[in-house]
Amino acid sequence: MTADRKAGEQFGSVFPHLITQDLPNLVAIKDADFSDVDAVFCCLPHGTTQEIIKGLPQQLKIVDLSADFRLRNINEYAEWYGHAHRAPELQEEAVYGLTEVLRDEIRNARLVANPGCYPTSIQLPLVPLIKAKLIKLSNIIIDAKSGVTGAGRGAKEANLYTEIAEGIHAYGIKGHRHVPEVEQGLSEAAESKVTISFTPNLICMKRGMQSTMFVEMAPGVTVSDLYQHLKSTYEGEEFVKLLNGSNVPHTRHVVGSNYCFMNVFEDRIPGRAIIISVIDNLVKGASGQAVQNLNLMMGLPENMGLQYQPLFP
Ligand SMILES: NC(=O)C1=CN([C@@H]2O[C@H](COP(=O)(O)OP(=O)(O)OC[C@H]3O[C@@H](n4cnc5c(N)ncnc54)[C@H](OP(=O)(O)O)[C@@H]3O)[C@@H](O)[C@H]2O)C=CC1
Ligand SMILES: CC(=O)N[C@@H](CCC(=O)OP(=O)(O)O)C(=O)O
Repeated sequence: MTADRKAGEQFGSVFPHLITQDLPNLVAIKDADFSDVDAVFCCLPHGTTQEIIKGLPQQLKIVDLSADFRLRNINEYAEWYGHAHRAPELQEEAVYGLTEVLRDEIRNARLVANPGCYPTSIQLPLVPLIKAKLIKLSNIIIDAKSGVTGAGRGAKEANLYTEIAEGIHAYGIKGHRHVPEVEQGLSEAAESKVTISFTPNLICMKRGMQSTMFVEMAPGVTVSDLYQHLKSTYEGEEFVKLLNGSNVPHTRHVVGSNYCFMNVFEDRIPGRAIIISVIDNLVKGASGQAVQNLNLMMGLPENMGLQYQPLFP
């Protein structure tokens, strides 16, 4: 475990819930001993992995949780992240880590770009439907809501309890940096350019994320066709579940787990459907999917370390 400002501190003082574990003190990256390390998770602010990665041993397998290697087009990266990409050659090597969609590529990768939380919750339902040409590529509208942990642990006035308690507000309305990430995945599935309308919302809960997707079905396609296709796509998957009948996905039913629950509903407007997916933004939307990816890269059982059930209530 490395740190920056907290380097040198005891593990249990930084993460008091793990005080019973006999873990070494946090160290600065420059002082870390990589001699006996096979793989690392980089959980650094955007732009930082690009800097430190060149100083890491070449043979290390890396799952990067930041956005540094998610966008294949480095010009698009520069546009959304405000600086030129600092490791374009590694960007070419990186594999996008949406596990259920790109499993074979991830298995053989050295560097995996773990997806963002919103893009995970959106692409898991939409990529199979687009690949099967069951929905139209225009008029995809997504309304998403995230718990506050999505903003990280850094103190920001806008995220103080008194600013957000018992409320919800939209942000990133003019454009959120997850838009190009989602459009990249959907466009690859469609083999043509897909654009989306996307509005994220900050909701006063610690963990959890819901994406509600309003789509137009291809001519002759029914909601039952969408349901059956998602059902068969995710039939054997341990972590992606299509709920039965009219059961509505709740964030409360996935929090603390690596599950994505989803379902498909009729819209009142003929020809349209509403798809809802939920994840824990910190697990399937971040660290759980990262562990799933590293398991694949290391040839371990994909569910290793992830077989725990959601915390309820
Ligand atoms: N929160 C979420 O829902 C999701 C987050 N992510 C991504 O995961 C990453 C981490 O997120 P999160 O844990 O929430 O962020 P935090 O801001 O809470 O943590 C950032 C960590 O990086 C360390 N750090 C900061 N600057 C440096 C540096 N220059 N060199 C070395 N270490 C540094 C910090 O150490 P110290 O505290 O000691 O300074 C801290 O441990 C981000 O890239 C984020 O985009 C991905 C998906 C979901
Ligand atoms: C609530 C909140 O602020 N959420 C973050 C997304 C967090 C996340 O998981 O995405 P990254 O991995 O790309 O950081 C945001 O909107 O920027």
